[in-house]
Amino acid sequence: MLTIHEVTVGYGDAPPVLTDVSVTVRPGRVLALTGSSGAGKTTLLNAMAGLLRPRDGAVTVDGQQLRDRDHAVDHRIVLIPQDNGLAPILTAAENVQVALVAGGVAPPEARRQTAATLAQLGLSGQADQLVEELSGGQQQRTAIARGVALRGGVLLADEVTSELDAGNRQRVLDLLHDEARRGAAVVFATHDAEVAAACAAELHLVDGRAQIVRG
Ligand SMILES: Nc1ncnc2c1ncn2[C@@H]1O[C@H](COP(=O)(O)OP(=O)(O)OP(=O)(O)O)[C@@H](O)[C@H]1O
Repeated sequence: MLTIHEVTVGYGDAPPVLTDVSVTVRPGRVLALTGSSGAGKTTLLNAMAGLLRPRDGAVTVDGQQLRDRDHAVDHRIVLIPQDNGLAPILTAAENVQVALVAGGVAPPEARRQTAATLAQLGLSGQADQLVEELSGGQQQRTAIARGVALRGGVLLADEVTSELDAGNRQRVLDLLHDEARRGAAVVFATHDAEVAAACAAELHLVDGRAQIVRG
């Protein structure tokens, strides 16, 4: 379980992006994180992922205060970043496999899981293509495949449907809900009100504050 308690976050000496945010991210649930461009969705996800240390308040995972990204990885907090974070000169399959093997999965099992997850995202035909040769939407789905294959306890997805057509968007939303049913706590940043409405809970960011809309 990931708990955000009275967190204030910002960059350098600038005024904080978000002040006094409190929310609990529960296993088995998808929390939509909404707000206009620049409202602070990525900033809050980065704090949840251990990439950004709060100025005040605490991010707690399984009862321990989150120290940094390595600590978050140890606690199985997976981030699918907005810019996808893939290695462009590896293939789609290699990107997923390398992450699995780094996480301790044996190579034959990593190959099997990679093929299965790429298939779930409609990417079997692109498995052996270099990421830099994939379309924006295919790259986005590869990043989602990598995040989902890692089977985190917490899955943080940053605007991961922005480049997808309606069919693929629905496929990804179904997968995120499957992850929650598996027991993961899922946080999904989105601009899309329709997508947010399909989530059990919603945290809306506006004017540097967070409001719980549902859940
Ligand atoms: N690395 C950074 N250094 C300084 N300021 C930053 C940095 N990253 C983001 N910001 C600022 O923090 C604020 C929130 O940005 P953030 O990316 O969290 O918003 P967002 O809600 O994710 O936006 P979008 O929907 O456009 O991705 C913005 O004013 C932005 O300029």
